[in-house]
Amino acid sequence: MPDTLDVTSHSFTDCHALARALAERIAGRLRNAVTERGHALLAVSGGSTPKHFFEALSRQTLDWSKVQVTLVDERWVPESNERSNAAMVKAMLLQHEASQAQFVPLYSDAPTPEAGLAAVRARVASLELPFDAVILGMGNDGHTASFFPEGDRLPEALDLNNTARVLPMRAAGAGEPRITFTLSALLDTRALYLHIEGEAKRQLLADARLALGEAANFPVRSVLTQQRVPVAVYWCP
Ligand SMILES: O=C1O[C@H](COP(=O)(O)O)[C@@H](O)[C@H](O)[C@H]1O
Repeated sequence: MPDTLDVTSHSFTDCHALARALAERIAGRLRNAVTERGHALLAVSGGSTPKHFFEALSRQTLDWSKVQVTLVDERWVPESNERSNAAMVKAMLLQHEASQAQFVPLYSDAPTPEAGLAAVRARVASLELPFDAVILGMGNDGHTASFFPEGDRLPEALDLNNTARVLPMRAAGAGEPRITFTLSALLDTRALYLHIEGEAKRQLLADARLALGEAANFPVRSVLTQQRVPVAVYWCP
């Protein structure tokens, strides 16, 4: 086990160059997984950042019928809601070549994530971990997946000894109740990426790495300081 952080940085001049490079990297991993194991498992983030990347990935040629795609976290809203991460994944990623991929959602139509937890747990229990790739994003408040500052179940979600794959999460800054893969589940991956865009997030991540000021307590630090899997940071202005 390494005793230093294993974080590599990949910087691009613009979001389209980043999207192309990350899409090629992920597609390569998915192709290898299909060749070597007959199937592939990918976990992606929601929010606004991944849209160009999803569009680029959706056009990559590979046997998408052997690929399962899930989300690292979800807002507890139906797909008809514009805040639904699933709706964004379906609109931007599960198109073109990738339309044959199997999507595994984290939302059920129960009224709350707590009420829907058993159903979602049963669904994600069928996923054959490790993931082939996990792509995290990061909010301006230093959250990643739905690991929000002041999240009601944040300690449980970040506990590397927690064997639960998913947990509900509620936080003042979250907008709506959430469901999220736990950190230990997300680190059960062959490759881990953190995709961020913009100068503010670059600075925030740098501060989080150095444990400076408020950023010292940001949840994304738990990804940067863990020693289970190297992190590749993809950034553009
Ligand atoms: O709410 C969420 O936000 C983060 C970051 O989103 P962005 O819009 O700033 O890119 C995202 O990674 C997460 O999956 C999502 O649920």
